[in-house]
Amino acid sequence: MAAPFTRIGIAGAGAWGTALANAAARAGREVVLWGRDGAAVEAMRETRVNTLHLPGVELAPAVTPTASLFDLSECEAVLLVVPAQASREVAGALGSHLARGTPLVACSKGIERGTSLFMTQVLAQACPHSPPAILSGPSFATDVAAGLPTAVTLAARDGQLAEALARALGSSSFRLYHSEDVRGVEIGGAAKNVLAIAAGIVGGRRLGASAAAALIARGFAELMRFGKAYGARAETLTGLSGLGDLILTCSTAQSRNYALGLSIGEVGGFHPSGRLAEGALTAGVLVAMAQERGVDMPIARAVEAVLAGRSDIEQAIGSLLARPQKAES
Ligand SMILES: NC(=O)C1=CN([C@@H]2O[C@H](COP(=O)(O)OP(=O)(O)OC[C@H]3O[C@@H](n4cnc5c(N)ncnc54)[C@H](OP(=O)(O)O)[C@@H]3O)[C@@H](O)[C@H]2O)C=CC1
Ligand SMILES: O=C(CO)COP(=O)(O)O
Repeated sequence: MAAPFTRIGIAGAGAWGTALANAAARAGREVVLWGRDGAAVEAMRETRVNTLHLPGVELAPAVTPTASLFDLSECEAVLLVVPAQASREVAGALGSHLARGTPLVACSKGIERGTSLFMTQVLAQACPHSPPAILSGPSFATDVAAGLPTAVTLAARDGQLAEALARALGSSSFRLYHSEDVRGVEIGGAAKNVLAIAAGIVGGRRLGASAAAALIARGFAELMRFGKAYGARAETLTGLSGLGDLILTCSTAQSRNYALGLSIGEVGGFHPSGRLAEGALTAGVLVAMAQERGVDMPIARAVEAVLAGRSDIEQAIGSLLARPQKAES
């Protein structure tokens, strides 16, 4: 059966939006790529490269950049690929342009500050006539854009919708698994970014490969506890969007969250670089939500305290090592 999604919209022309636009084109879709910056969009139309966010990658011929949200109105599904904290604003603006029932797929990784809502909850409020879905997993924009093999998960409450979207966007190099566990997929992506900052700090402080492995394993235990408390399925948390993305993001400075931790570890303090690091924005709300449900997340707490300037790195590491010895759980 032919996939029903002929024309895909991408709202957000950053690194990930541009990579996903090319991935959708590779899957045989017509793609409309919206960015808010008219001059940058014009340059993209002329040069066929997103010089600002994804340099060196040519846009596929099937991708049409635009600065007008109206141009997304003919799309049969729209991927929302702006930073998590901007998702409400852009989804709200999109609402009046999309046909009723057009699926809206969150591709950002974070939790909304102020409301403590996960991405699909934000979309459901801001754009109530669109069924929300979530796409997440271990996938760097540069890898996807280069056509390197990548696998992610796409979840929607309606399993048939998730399957149809996954089929429409997938290709031999960009493999999409489908799921109905929306909450599990969005929790993995949000929490791993915070833990990746901790992994970067371990790297920057040169604490060694053994400490790095311990950090990932104990960080994963925190992710599991949080996920279970908020209704995620265990098999999702151990899958691509949970453990898979945690391993990726905690392993390399290709990750902006890990790179932020690395610079904190090396320099000894938090100096914002201007690059998006979603974990720094989600740490506070993640820790508050954990506390609300009695979930112990000492690593996430330590990251939050360092970012907020309440703790220096030696104190944070010391407090983690000084925790009473206990049974592994
Ligand atoms: N990069 C990656 O490898 C991956 C990223 N992600 C997730 O995707 C999301 C986006 O990341 P990424 O694309 O890398 O980030 P970038 O920093 O590359 O791009 C962010 C984009 O969002 C736009 N933007 C920011 N604020 C607004 C707003 N208020 N309204 C409209 N547009 C806005 C920016 O526009 P402008 O240029 O005008 O500022 C820019 O085009 C994040 O949640 C990230 O975690 C997920 C998987 C992989
Ligand atoms: O989510 C990502 C890879 O799966 C990208 O990670 P960063 O945002 O840390 O670069």
